[in-house]
This record gives sequence, structure tokens and C-alpha cells, in this order.
Amino acid sequence: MTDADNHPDSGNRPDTDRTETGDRPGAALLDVRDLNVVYRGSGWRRPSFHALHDVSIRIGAGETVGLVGESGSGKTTLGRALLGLAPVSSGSVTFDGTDITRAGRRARRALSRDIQVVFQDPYSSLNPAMSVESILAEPLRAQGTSRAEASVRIGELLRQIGLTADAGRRYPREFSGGQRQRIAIARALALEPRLIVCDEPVSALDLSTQARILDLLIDIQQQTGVAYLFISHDLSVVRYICHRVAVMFKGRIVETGDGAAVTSDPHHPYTRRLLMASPLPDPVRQAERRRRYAALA
Ligand SMILES: Nc1ncnc2c1ncn2[C@@H]1O[C@H](COP(=O)(O)OP(=O)(O)OP(=O)(O)O)[C@@H](O)[C@H]1O
Repeated sequence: MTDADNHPDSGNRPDTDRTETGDRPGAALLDVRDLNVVYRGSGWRRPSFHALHDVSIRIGAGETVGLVGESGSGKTTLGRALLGLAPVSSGSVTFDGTDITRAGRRARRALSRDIQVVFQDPYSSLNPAMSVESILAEPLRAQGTSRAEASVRIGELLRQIGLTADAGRRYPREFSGGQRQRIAIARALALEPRLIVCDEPVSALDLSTQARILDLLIDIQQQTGVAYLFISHDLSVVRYICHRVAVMFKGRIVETGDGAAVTSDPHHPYTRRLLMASPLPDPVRQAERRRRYAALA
């Protein structure tokens, strides 16, 4: 995408039909219901912490749902719960009909193909001692893909993220931050997941690189139909990429709805405060980002 009008600040992410509640009609790919997560403490020095309170959220196939909220509100904890990595005390996380919180080992193994994650920091999320080829081969080999098939798939993945085939022989240190994040995205895509938890995937990148990575994620979604849970602090980014947005405050979801509506006409007082702290649109920032983006196009 090279049109400056399709810039992250413009909030014109193509939308699809919505129901009145903002949910897509039909069965959800992911259905989180009344989820509670409690981190157990150890004595009075480290008391237990109730991180998520009765959280419910749905994500449809091919949909991007944004999760915004201040630091410590529980966004990453929810992302971890989808990966089966949070101490769930009650509630359910149903992915395509299987409750992740109660799944046995075999079901979990199958789910680990379907749900992948991309982290904020591409510098620390890639093993510096491994070539890109080995990084991308790892999830494929772990699922029993043959060497020959893995090699073909790695070629496809590099093309998909816009890197040349020789990138496979190089190491993470030889790439820029944006290129490393592309490699992290390719690793997440290797097993053709149906949902990717994107935990602040562009916050460590400069503005023009952010725009390119967001466009890559949108292109990939259009090609593959993957769904995203997109965790971010940046409302302009969320407005650009997300179909729907959920706002978290102190471990609770306080508002959900259409991405453009929530970010321009918030109902909950906390969302209004969030918007005031990061005004949208900011004409100066918008013009600056458009200029940089156009120069790169
Ligand atoms: N392993 C843990 N043990 C105890 N408490 C934890 C643990 N992990 C997170 N927490 C607490 O749970 C709360 C939610 O943390 P979480 O990382 O989910 O927030 P967040 O919204 O993702 O924050 P940020 O935007 O800063 O990443 C915080 O108060 C945090 O201190």
C-alpha cells in the first residue's frame, strides 16, 4: 500500500459488516468468557494479584481486535491467557470450539499451531546465534515438517514479508529493527496460524517503519484470513489496523466497539482520558507521518 490516505493516522481501515454490538455475525474463532486470572503470591511480601476480572471478548476469523489500556491494565496477561500461559482461576477461553483452559496435551499441541505471538521487541525475540533460516525452520521442524518442505516454506515466508531469499543465510544482527520485526512475523506465520497475538508489535519502531509493518500485517490478513489480537498503547495505530477495539482498565474491559467509533467518540471516562492523553487525530503528527511515509513510497 503506498497511498498516503491509507496512513495509520487516517483511520480508514477497510471495514466489514458489523452487528449492533460491534461483533461480527456468526460463530467467533475465539470466545473468551468471564475470564479471571490470579497471579498467586507467596506470603505477605508477595501477595496474590487478581490481574483479570470477568473479561469477555470475541474475535472472528480474519478480524483484528485491538486491546488498549494503560500500563499494568492486563493486556499482556490476556494475550498470555490465549496462549495457555496465564494462571486462569475461572472462566473459559474457547478457540474454534476447544476450551484452551481445559485442553489436554494433544489439543494444546494442535492449538499451538493455530495461535502464535509477535512480541514488541524484535531485538530480544530472535535468537542472535541462529540464522534467519534456522529461526524460521524451528517451528516447522518441531511440528514434524521435513527438511525439504521446510526449505520451500521458508522461501515462501521470506517472499511474503518482503525479504530476498539470501536473507535466510544471514543473522538477526544484520537487519534493521523493521526487518527483524518482519522476520518475527514470518516465524509467527510459519505454521499458518489462524490467530496471532500481536503484543505491541510496532512500538519499538520508528514511525515510517511502523506504517510499513502495519501495512504488512494488513496484507497478510487479506492473503491468509488470519485474525489478530492487537495490543497497543497507540490509539492512532489501533484505529488504523483494528476492526474493533476493547479498552482495558484495571483488569476489566470497560468499553468495546467499532475501532473508529471507540477512538473518536469514547463512552467510558477512562477511554476519554486515554484519548486526551493521546489526541486523535493530531494534525501536526499526522502531517509529519504522511510526509515521511510519502517520501518512502
Ligand atoms: N507473573 C506475574 N506475577 C504477578 N503479577 C503479575 C505477573 N505478570 C503480570 N503481573 C501483574 O499483572 C498486572 C497486569 O500486567 P500486564 O503485563 O498484563 O499489563 P499490561 O497492560 O500488558 O502492561 P504493559 O502495557 O506495561 O505491558 C500488573 O499489575 C502486573 O504487575
